[in-house]
Amino acid sequence: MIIKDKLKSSTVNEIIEQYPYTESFFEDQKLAVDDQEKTLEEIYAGLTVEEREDVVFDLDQFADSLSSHIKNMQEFLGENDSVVAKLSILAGNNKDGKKENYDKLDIHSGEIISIVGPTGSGKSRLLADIEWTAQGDTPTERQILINDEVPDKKWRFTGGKKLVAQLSQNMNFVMDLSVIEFLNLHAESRLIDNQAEVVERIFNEANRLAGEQFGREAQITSLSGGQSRALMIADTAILSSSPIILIDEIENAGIDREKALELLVGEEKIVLMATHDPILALMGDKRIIINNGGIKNIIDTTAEEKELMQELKVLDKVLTDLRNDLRYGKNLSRISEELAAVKNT
Ligand SMILES: Nc1ncnc2c1ncn2[C@@H]1O[C@H](COP(=O)(O)OP(=O)(O)OP(=O)(O)O)[C@@H](O)[C@H]1O
Repeated sequence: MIIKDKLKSSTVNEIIEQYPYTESFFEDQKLAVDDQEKTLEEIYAGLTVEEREDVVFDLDQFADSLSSHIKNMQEFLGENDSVVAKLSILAGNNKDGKKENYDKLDIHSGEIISIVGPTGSGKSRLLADIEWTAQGDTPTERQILINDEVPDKKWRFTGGKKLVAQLSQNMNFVMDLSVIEFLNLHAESRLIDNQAEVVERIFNEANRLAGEQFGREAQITSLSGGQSRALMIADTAILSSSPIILIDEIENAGIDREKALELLVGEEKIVLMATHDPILALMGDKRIIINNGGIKNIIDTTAEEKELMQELKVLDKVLTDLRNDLRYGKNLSRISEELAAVKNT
């Protein structure tokens, strides 16, 4: 909360120090500030009638527009948000109009939740309900709460800051920019302090995720599908201020899925992903089972399943190696030999 009276009794230096973006506000307002050590009240008291005519006449109004400027900037920068510690999904109805098989699901920051179910069962619909912060106004009639409260409607509309960032299979760049130009442009729009450092980190992380490396000067339109997704995931994890990430099927994305998830949850975000892939599903702390448009069950990933995941990773590596051998024109050997080779490495 920005208290207007506090602004009035603060010196210009104090205000700029706390809210650096107000410097341009003072310039735009043509407020004659000869001494930045004076408070706004003192400055206003010293203005002649002519000088007052050049700026907002009344100190109260000036403090009002200064505080709304600060509020807008904080929102834009994602500074003003109460942290999303908890996202709750309250039960709605399945496709037959029957109540779902649970009452309330609480998801906490840093948790990964996978969503599984047959084709057409309603996985994407659930992600869409969260993105829309549904309040009984979608086909499922589910309700979404943030920190146990009905979220502000502003979350529904794209602004500088969104509640939810979406990552999907189809991500294409349309701008003609190099990787570094694109990252700098995005970082500039977020007005972060340590831009060069952040851009470098995103670039490095994206390359860690991508199957094939790409350079700083590569044109983003020329990146492969996997490289674009790697770039978008690293960019979303590090630069996006959205506390919730929704992922719709990244299985065939040609990226290191495990590293991608680690990067996303490392930033204390809530991650929900719809998937048909057992490795991805077991990476979740819980999985939501969807059937016929409704949540049928919510299962905690067991210790045994986490162990099984290690075996699945071996299988996955075998398949990846086979794919690569195929691509590079090699003859494929028996899988049992492949499996043994991986196990021995
Ligand atoms: N509870 C519901 N009530 C009414 N319609 C629903 C409900 N849940 C889902 N639907 C609708 O069913 C259709 C299929 O759902 P959706 O696309 O979410 O499935 P999916 O599980 O993501 O499928 P896929 O695995 O093929 O991507 C959509 O049109 C969706 O709006």
